[in-house]
Amino acid sequence: MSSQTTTLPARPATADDAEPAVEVADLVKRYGRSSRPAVDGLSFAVRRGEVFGLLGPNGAGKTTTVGVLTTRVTKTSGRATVAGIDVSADPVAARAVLGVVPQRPNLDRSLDARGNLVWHAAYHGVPRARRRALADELLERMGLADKATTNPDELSGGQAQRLIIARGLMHDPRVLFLDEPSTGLDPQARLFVHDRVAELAASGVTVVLTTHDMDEAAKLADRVGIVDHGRLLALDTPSALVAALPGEATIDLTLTGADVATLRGRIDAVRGIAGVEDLTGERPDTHLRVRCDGEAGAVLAPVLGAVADAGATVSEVDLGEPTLEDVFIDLTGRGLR
Ligand SMILES: Nc1ncnc2c1ncn2[C@@H]1O[C@H](COP(=O)(O)OP(=O)(O)OP(=O)(O)O)[C@@H](O)[C@H]1O
Repeated sequence: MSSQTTTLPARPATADDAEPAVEVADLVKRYGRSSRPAVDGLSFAVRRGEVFGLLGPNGAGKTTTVGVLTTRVTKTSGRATVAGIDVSADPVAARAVLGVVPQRPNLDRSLDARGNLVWHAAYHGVPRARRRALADELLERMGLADKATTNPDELSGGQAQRLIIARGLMHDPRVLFLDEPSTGLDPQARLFVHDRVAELAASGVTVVLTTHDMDEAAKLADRVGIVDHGRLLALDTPSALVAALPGEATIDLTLTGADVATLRGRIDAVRGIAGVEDLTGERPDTHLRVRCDGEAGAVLAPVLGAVADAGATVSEVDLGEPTLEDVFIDLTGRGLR
């Protein structure tokens, strides 16, 4: 894979810089007769040039929110704007200023890589004389210069994803929506996509990405909105979200042989413990995450003592620092996955 990077020119400041690039207010989406809305009163605003991450587990309503913003899904109520344009009132104008990188690859297999880009540009009214040069420029930028005449079926997952990003940029959008941009990509392809996202933001394109990957959100996003059951639970910079958590370090314990409620009670009673979460999920072993007020090493011995007193056998101990996953656990009592 090619790893060249090109610096994009920054957009000149304009009068509408103070206006949010994306705004969602009391957005509700209810599919059919479903009793529970997929999006349940969501409100947030994204600044121009920002990388904004919507982080939440499967089914949280992220794709639906992006679907409304990109005019693919009809809202039930509320308001959604992109670059100041109401997406429901004027979907054609909205589509002219936004780009979409959908969760599922939807390249046209009857066209080669360049053909996909040129067709998209034609659809968006880019003058014929510009289309091919623009396509070649974006293929180059996405490390696909040698794939111009390749059929999408013959591209790797990472290459196809980069082609979809290139396609989303062909009409020079002001806001790019990326739905789970690196799901299914290998680490190298993922890194390449991450670099391109950072580069786009530096050039003034606003990026809204959805992910259930907390590392991706923490790395790429200037601010993160945490969503669950169609509702926004928290919104801030990744570091501020983590800093607001009680506890400075974590101890992950995998164990067997004792009642979880008893274990949690015993560990919670240890001096210097900020909280204990049960992350057992579907595994046979019990998995507890212990949050410590200070360094984990300082409380490790009494915590292991409390576990032994409860009659449990520990098979694994991991010391770490709180992450966005802990923010999610703190808010919902569940893990992200
Ligand atoms: N076309 C649809 N018809 C009916 N229900 C839908 C449709 N699309 C999504 N849903 C439901 O709406 C809820 C939110 O789904 P959505 O895809 O927006 O979540 P998500 O956070 O993007 O999840 P994922 O990370 O799995 O994509 C889920 O309960 C889902 O089953």
